[in-house]
Amino acid sequence: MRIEDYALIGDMHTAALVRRDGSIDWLCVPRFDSPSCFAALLDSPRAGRWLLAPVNARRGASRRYREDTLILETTWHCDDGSVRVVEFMPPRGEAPDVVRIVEGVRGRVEMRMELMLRFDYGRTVPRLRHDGGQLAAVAGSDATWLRTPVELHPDEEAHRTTARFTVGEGERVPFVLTWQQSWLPRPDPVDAMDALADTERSWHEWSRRCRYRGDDEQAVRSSLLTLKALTYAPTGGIVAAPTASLPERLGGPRNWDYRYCWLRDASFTLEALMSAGYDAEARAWREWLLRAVAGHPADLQIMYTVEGSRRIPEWSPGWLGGYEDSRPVRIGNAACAQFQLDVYGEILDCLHIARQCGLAVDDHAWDLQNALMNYLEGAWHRPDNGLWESRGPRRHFVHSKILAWVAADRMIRAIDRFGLGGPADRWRALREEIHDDVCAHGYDSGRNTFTQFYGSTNLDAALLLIPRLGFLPADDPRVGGTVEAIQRELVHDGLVLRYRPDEDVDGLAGGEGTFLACSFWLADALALTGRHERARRLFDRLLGLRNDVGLLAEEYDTANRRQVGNFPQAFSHVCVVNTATALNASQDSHHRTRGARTGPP
Ligand SMILES: OC[C@H]1O[C@H](O[C@H]2O[C@H](CO)[C@@H](O)[C@H](O)[C@H]2O)[C@H](O)[C@@H](O)[C@@H]1O
Repeated sequence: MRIEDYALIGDMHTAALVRRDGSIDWLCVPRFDSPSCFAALLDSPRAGRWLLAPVNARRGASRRYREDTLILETTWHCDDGSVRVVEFMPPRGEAPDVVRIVEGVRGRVEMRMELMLRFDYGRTVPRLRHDGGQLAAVAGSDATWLRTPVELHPDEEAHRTTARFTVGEGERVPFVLTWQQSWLPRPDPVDAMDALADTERSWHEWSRRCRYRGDDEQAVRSSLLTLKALTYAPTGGIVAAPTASLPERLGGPRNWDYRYCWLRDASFTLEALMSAGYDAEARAWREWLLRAVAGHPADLQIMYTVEGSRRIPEWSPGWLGGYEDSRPVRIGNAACAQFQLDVYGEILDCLHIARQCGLAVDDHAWDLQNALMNYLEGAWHRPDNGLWESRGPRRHFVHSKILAWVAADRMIRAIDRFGLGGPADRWRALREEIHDDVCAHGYDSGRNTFTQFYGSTNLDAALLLIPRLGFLPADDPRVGGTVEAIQRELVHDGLVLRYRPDEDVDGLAGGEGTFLACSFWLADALALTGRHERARRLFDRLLGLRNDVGLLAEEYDTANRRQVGNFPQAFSHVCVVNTATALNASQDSHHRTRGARTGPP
């Protein structure tokens, strides 16, 4: 199955991926980064999955989310009638539940269910038993309970449970799967229809707060919902994606675990949410940040777990074959120990935007920002791993230095605009020093373009952000030259590679797909440099890559016309929101300019 054949359901603690044919192939419980109970996504059904589908599903299913919710409806039209499966994860009470309701739409349809629970990324096979009308699957600390009126057939030898049943027009057959620690008593029954009503209500309440108005409203609302689903409700941490090890090239080794909170990705996500009026999320994330960063800024990590803990060891469950044989499968992420200079700028930019959006100044948060800036003053000239998390030698990445400039710039603005206390003149001098350094060492005057790192001729699509970040104005010839050079050298089949993969630079073998966020950034740069129609065309193409329920992975393989990389990816959905917003603004100025040109003198 292709990555785009999956839809997402989640309860803001964790999330599941549901395949178009009715199989839940990925679910980690109780938290995004917990071990899985279904991992067929990274192997085959033997790694755990839950199938619920018509026996004779000859024709393809159609899917949609109920408006402004993450409640998935899959409808099959079969020879014997039509049936719909409504599935979701209700807001978390005591324990995570997956609810699936089979609804007869027309005729009488024969259905089948197959439940294969495998804990610990497919490694551990649970013991099955019937207990009080429920099916219990227990192994070590994990237990799941399945409650349904349908007669279940546990198969002790194959360690799976199956069922066959029929559903007629107007009938509803519920299934509720609940995870809980194995030593706790049997969970209280969940009423599927009540849970459906609660879930719908809570998503609607959230969606009603959306203040985005403009073109592409549906796409923006759907991306905002996806971003919200990647938020860990108890702490305000945000994962980069709910999956691990979906490959950046089919069959390749660039497979990473994204179920953690990157300061960079979370800052971007917050900015997108805030632009649509979601201030409470910004407040929660600021609190998360204060707790996670804790002591000395030198100890800042570039990513944490959603709870804010620091240890994320990278390892490989060798028994998993990988998505379409893409190996190694990686769990955990060694990038957590990297030095990435850009994150300071991203945090300070995000907190500055939050203040502009009305988030009240908090003394602890301002103290933290001063501490980060003081640290950066002595660290910005050091080589780093860069935003692409190079596993090769550290370099003076130009994007990283630009973000150090952003950090100083936002501190100055905070002092000037909000009257906050701080050494504005010192930051002004530092801002100038960094600017001069970047323009002297990161710009290739012969080719009129900024480069990937000092002393190199490589390009980097992150440089498309220069005008948006305010490092140089959009009409500066060096910005125009960089956008043109990137279009010439990094655009592949109309989409953008983040850089030309080179083992000497990023330390990794194999190539990868075009990077969707960078392709959106090109659309932003085109809009900012006055090429509104080209930007619009690119944006429309990118929106066209979303799957049938509006989801985007991290990258796109243009040769195979497939989404690749972790899914759904926050970066990509952040960009749907940002580029739609940018195009609305550029359309207004485009019309004003055309009006001025064609109007009466
Ligand atoms: O390209 C190698 C690196 O790829 C991953 O990092 C990417 O994902 C991060 C989360 O979305 C994002 O913050 C980063 O900018 C991307 O390059 C992976 O997590 C790294 O371990 C790996 O070195």
